Amino acid sequence: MLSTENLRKFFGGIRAVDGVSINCEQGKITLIIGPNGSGKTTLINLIAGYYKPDSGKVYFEKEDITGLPMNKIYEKGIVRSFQIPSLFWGLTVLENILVAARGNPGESVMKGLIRSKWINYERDIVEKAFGIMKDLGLAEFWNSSIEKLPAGHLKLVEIGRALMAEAKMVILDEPISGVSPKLAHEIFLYIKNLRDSKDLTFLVIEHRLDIALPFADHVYVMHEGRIIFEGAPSEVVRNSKVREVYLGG
Ligand SMILES: Nc1ncnc2c1ncn2[C@@H]1O[C@H](COP(=O)(O)OP(=O)(O)OP(=O)(O)O)[C@@H](O)[C@H]1O
Repeated sequence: MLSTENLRKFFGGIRAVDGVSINCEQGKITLIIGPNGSGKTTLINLIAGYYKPDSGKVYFEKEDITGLPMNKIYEKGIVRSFQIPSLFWGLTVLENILVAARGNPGESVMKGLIRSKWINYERDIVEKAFGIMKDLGLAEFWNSSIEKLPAGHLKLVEIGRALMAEAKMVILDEPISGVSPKLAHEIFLYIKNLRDSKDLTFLVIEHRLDIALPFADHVYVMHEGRIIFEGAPSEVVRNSKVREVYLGG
């Protein structure tokens, strides 16, 4: 569904991403791991249009999307989360999810004046938002202000926003950082359920291998801007190169 070909991004002398080619299959969870500073965030910033690559290509559903601006890539159906959740503070969980809905006819100046043009749409998206919150275990928090939620639930709201935006592919930057092991496990269970029930495609960056690995379909390991291993989750910890750079031998 998504692939990169020989992507490169240097910051001065730092080779943040240095010739990276990956492949994310439709309906699968692709996991990228690697030590701090290995280039994982830069790679997803290149995919999501936050940075333009120095060279190389990004393809989504066979279309060349290299260097497109973030909003265009979002319109194609690639939705990303950030290490620090980027939500609307002061709004409730429901409102945060509703804001991500696409195509509200009420946003048009003319149609906005005519209630019948948008009222059904508004009813539908509220219903859809409640369905999403139920799927993500957020229903009981629907009216809570975002700042009152624990860190793990904020990550779930971000996933909820991606679902509301009809994402085809969701890119998650450390979805369980700062989250208790129990909730971290639950978050990955929700991700797995969404993969299975909605055929959603995930690209996930994560540090905590113990929790993330059992849920991955395919794993890439990055080190100093390059992919040093690609394979099944069961092979990762047995690989000597990975043990050396990532697990300390
Ligand atoms: N905007 C930038 N300007 C200069 N250097 C940068 C910039 N962004 C990243 N880097 C450098 O590029 C390298 C890769 O950083 P990146 O954040 O992509 O790694 P990472 O694997 O995501 O690390 P972490 O797990 O700590 O988030 C690092 O050496 C980092 O300092």
